[in-house]
Amino acid sequence: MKRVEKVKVELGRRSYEILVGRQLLVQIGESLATLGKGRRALVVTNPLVWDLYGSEVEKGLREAGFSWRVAILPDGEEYKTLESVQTLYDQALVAGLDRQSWIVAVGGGVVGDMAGFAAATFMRGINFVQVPTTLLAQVDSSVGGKTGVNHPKGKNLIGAFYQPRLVVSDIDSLNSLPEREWAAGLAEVVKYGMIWNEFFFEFLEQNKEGIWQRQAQPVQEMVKASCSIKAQVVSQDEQEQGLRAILNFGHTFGHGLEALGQYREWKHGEAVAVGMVMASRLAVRAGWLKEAALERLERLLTAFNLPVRAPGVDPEALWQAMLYDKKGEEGRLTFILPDRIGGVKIVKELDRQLILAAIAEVV
Ligand SMILES: NC(=O)c1ccc[n+]([C@@H]2O[C@H](COP(=O)([O-])OP(=O)(O)OC[C@H]3O[C@@H](n4cnc5c(N)ncnc54)[C@H](O)[C@@H]3O)[C@@H](O)[C@H]2O)c1
Ligand SMILES: O=C(O)C(=O)C[C@@H](O)[C@H](O)[C@H](O)COP(=O)(O)O
Ligand SMILES: [Zn+2]
Repeated sequence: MKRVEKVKVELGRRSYEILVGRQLLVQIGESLATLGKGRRALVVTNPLVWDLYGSEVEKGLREAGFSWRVAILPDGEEYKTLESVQTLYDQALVAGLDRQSWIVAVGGGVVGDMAGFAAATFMRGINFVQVPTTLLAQVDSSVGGKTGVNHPKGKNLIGAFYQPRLVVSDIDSLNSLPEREWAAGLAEVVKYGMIWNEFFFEFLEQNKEGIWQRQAQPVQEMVKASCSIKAQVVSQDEQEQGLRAILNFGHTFGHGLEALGQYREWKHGEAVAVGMVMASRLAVRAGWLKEAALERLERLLTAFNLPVRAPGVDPEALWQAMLYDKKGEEGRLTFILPDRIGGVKIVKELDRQLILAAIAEVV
């Protein structure tokens, strides 16, 4: 196993590398310094992550001659708001950031999405680096440049596409994640197998025990492969004009569940797991997907301790919450539906009753 692996996101002048490996946090300053920008930074994080990894990150910044300020955001999806981002602008000013400076996101997807949005908008855009510390953030949210915050009506309704200049994924940091967060990250990993590559899905099936036990070898391979799939999609369609929508498989339903639960009840990955089952159930009903493929998806999600049902959810209420999905056009929802393991299609015209029936089967 190599100590560091690299995945490139090819986006012309905005291309960047994702480093995946061990003992990378303490080298963060050195990695940034090679990019040749300023040496001033605002580090954005939360109390839990900073307690665990703050000293390593600070050592790395100090050794590379950086000066920095630390902005600590409250922990939780319910704080992924414009109010939280406002506090980052205040701190960026106190830190004396200029257009050569950095915003460094150290944490999970919540921290990364907000820090990225602050980086996109402060002084109309300053340098941004993602240092993801959850599995979900390493395999998904740190890559591809979607940044933003929630609105009470819907997920990520306010945001911008803004690419980081570097992503540093230290897989050692994943060892401190609670099991529920580990599982939540695995939902997005299973998503890549479903939308893109049956061999990757099989790899997950064959290595499910080692992955669940967080063995370094399969974990590093899984993180690298996930980033590589996401990089291929994003390189072809940075701003979701077409292909990139496939990364949203399970999210129309999942985001609806999250909003219904007021961003407290469901972890994003858990909602996506149930959302993928709902989308696949819909695909079975529409005649595109074999029941056996849906069963295989449910088995893998269950092996990773993810939910495959949403008991107590009212289908009509979920439908209403789904109407704020950003893929919708003129009041009509767009769905990403699998036609096999390893492939999906983008569907715009679907009967409301069919969708409600699929939801009803899964709740
Ligand atoms: N931008 C994108 O492309 C994209 C993609 C997927 C998800 N997202 C967003 O990401 C968010 C979910 O991210 P998440 O699952 O990382 O949740 P999160 O950021 O809330 O982190 C989950 C929990 O893990 C804790 N934590 C973080 N690192 C830890 C570590 N190493 N050890 C122990 N605990 C740690 C956090 O403090 C938090 O309590 C959602 O808001 C979702 O919408 C964005
Ligand atoms: O990067 C993407 O594109 C994705 O859709 C990845 C998703 O896993 C992620 O949850 C994303 O934030 C959802 O995007 P949204 O546009 O539906 O808010
Ligand atoms: Zn997601």
